Amino acid sequence: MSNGDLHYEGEFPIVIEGLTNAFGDFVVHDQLDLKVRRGEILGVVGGSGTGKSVLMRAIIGLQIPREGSIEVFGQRITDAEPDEVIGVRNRWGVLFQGGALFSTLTVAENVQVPLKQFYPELQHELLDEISRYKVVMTGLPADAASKYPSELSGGMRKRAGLARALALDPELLFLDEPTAGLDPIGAAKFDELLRELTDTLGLTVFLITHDLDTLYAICDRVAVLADKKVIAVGSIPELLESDHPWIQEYFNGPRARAALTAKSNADRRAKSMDKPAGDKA
Ligand SMILES: Nc1ncnc2c1ncn2[C@@H]1O[C@H](COP(=O)(O)OP(=O)(O)OP(=O)(O)O)[C@@H](O)[C@H]1O
Repeated sequence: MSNGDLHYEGEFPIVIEGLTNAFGDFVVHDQLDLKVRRGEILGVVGGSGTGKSVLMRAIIGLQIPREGSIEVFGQRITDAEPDEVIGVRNRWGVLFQGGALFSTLTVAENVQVPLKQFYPELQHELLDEISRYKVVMTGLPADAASKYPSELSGGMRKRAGLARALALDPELLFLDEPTAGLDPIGAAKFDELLRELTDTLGLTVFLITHDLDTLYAICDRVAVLADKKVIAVGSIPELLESDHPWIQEYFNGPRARAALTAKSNADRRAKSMDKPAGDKA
């Protein structure tokens, strides 16, 4: 399944220029630009309705833009015919808001959906083996593979959705609010898993989230959507230098300060655990 020899070597696996998305007269994005760096977790934030999901849908070809260009792995996907981009589409995985698992399929069968779609020649035994491997990789117990989504907790369903998103060994992962609805401990565990998988598998991640803890804990950079554009992109300290009112309110508000304190405490705990025994001063 690996795209080994195809692995993208460029600096920006996603390049968006002059993107305009609209529904009738309602313009969601107006001349939006964004570049996503290889190997980063890019958090995408913005007020409700600013077009985060529409942006993700445009990148994966589910929303036809009115204007502009989107390149993924150096290939222009806007205006391309579906069969021209098939070699790009099997290099990304998507976890939609809510998980969007097929309720009538087991977790393993859900994971096999993209495998069967892109590799119809795969034998049953191999499909079983790959799906079991993906399930365990996302921290689910092996017996979760034969369960139906309704038999899983919310956090387990998210992991199952992630297992399906990873089915094709993607280089690029799109996640739409993956920790929404999880309790803070479950959300923190999911964040940890995502950071670990990103680093070990060399993924690039486009992560839509409202979760400030996630932004502080695992995102390398954050892109802010407002005024129909990406108004800023950078690390959180870089964003704090912006005087845009939404950015100031979002990253300087009480919830952001609490998230920052939580992150500092977690870093301090991790550091003290790294110290050799007897060196806890
Ligand atoms: N298929 C559609 N037809 C018409 N309008 C749409 C459609 N899809 C999205 N929109 C509108 O586009 C705007 C952006 O929607 P989108 O779902 O991208 O927002 P969002 O930033 O992801 O919001 P949230 O944080 O609440 O999930 C919204 O006003 C939404 O109503």
